[in-house]
Amino acid sequence: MSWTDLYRQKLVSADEAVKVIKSGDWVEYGEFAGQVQDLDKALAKRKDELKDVKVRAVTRAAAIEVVKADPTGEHFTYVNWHFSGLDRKLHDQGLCYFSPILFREVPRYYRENQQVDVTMITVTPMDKHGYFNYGLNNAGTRASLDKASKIIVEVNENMPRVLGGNEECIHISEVDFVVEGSNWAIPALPVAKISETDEKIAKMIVNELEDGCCIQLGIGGMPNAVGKLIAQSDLKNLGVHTEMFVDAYMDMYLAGRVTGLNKNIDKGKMVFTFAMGSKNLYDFMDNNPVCASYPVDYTNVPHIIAQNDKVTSINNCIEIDLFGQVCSESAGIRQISGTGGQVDFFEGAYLSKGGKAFCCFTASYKDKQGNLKSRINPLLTSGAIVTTPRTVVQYVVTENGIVNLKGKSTWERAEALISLAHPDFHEQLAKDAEKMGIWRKSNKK
Ligand SMILES: CC(=O)SCCNC(=O)CCNC(=O)[C@H](O)C(C)(C)COP(=O)(O)OP(=O)(O)OC[C@H]1O[C@@H](n2cnc3c(N)ncnc32)[C@H](O)[C@@H]1OP(=O)(O)O
Ligand SMILES: CCCC(=O)O
Repeated sequence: MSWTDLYRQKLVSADEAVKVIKSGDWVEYGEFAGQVQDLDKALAKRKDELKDVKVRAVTRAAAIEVVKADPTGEHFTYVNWHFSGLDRKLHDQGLCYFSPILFREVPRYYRENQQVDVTMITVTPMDKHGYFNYGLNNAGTRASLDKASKIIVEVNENMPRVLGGNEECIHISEVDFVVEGSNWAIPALPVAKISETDEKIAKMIVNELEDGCCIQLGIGGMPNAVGKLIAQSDLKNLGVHTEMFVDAYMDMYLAGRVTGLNKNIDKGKMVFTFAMGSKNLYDFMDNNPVCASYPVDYTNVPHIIAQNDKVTSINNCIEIDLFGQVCSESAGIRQISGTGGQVDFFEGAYLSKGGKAFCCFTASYKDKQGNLKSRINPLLTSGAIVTTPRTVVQYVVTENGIVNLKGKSTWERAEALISLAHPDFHEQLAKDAEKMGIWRKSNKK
């Protein structure tokens, strides 16, 4: 039988495909901007027939119909590895649960710990060899497919065909059902606003970069600002080995900053595990051999990251305490995002020859009532999650400077971190450090 005949045999409507889901099942929705949408709508319609179906996703970029259909949570429970703005709002309303992860470990969680009954992913149309490409997402996809009892693919003609790397496609012979979807537009990431302070911080970081270094930019506005400035710099022969591929890498490449020629692994390739950005980015990635998609247990493993020299990791955080503990994922007990790959890349960059890991953020922010708040605090806000332990943190950057915490005592850390704080908070922070017993006696005079 030809691959096309097999395809026709497995082709069903979304309503037909989701009939395979039973009460009590765990259902995977795929990842990031490529999560299924037509299958989600079809599953939502089955609400009254089903009980206790768990749906798992990561950083959902489009509305989720099963949650809308069942605000009671009696029929569907929505679980997520890393919150988008949409997920965060659902969580605030008690409609979404969080699963803490070290991103590099996700494939192993699937293989060893997770129940997976049905995996549903969005794919490109099948090629002449019988393969569907996963497009923008790779991360834990293969592991969740391997563990699933049933596999449904939702074909979307708008999904770019993104080359591997490794583990970037699935063959028709492995699939149970094919659904030709409505070809919804792939969600694009809103363009993050770059403030003057972001730009000041970005300039300081760009001054620390060297020709030939290998870049990783974290999620959020600040790392994106750094990327935009790198594109406008005169840095040469940069490499890219990252977790998330965003517009800034395309800008750097098109500006001639990136050649990847100094990389020791994946020479000449921009390596990542998922992508989210503009429609332009998705067009750039389509069939582009300079882009290489890999699973996250390759991109995010510190000893693999460290095989490239001068790895420079640039990530953002929410707050830091005077011990140097970093919270990047919660505001007190309110879950904002997740650990994601922050620890993976901070460790990987530090292990790399000449590598540097930067944790960058504005020294202060205005809360929703307009009050000025410090992001450098004696202790983390009660309930805040430690994303990166103090032992792992290397460079800390605000608009007031850069410090390196590696090897520093508690009083040296307190002094260094206070020097980065907004001037309005210096005096109080020093008093607090003294009360906490991490202020040098000679500074008390
Ligand atoms: C992706 C890679 O390549 S690997 C590693 C990167 N991954 C990580 O670093 C994971 C953790 N980091 C993150 O999730 C992000 O970088 C963040 C959350 C720190 C910043 O992301 P941004 O998108 O720039 O955050 P943004 O400023 O839009 O704020 C997001 C939310 O946090 C809230 N927030 C931000 N800072 C604070 C703060 N200090 N106190 C309270 N709330 C805060 C904002 O109000 C907003 O909430 P809202 O949507 O209800 O208004
Ligand atoms: C889980 C992916 C997002 C991140 O690492 O921040």
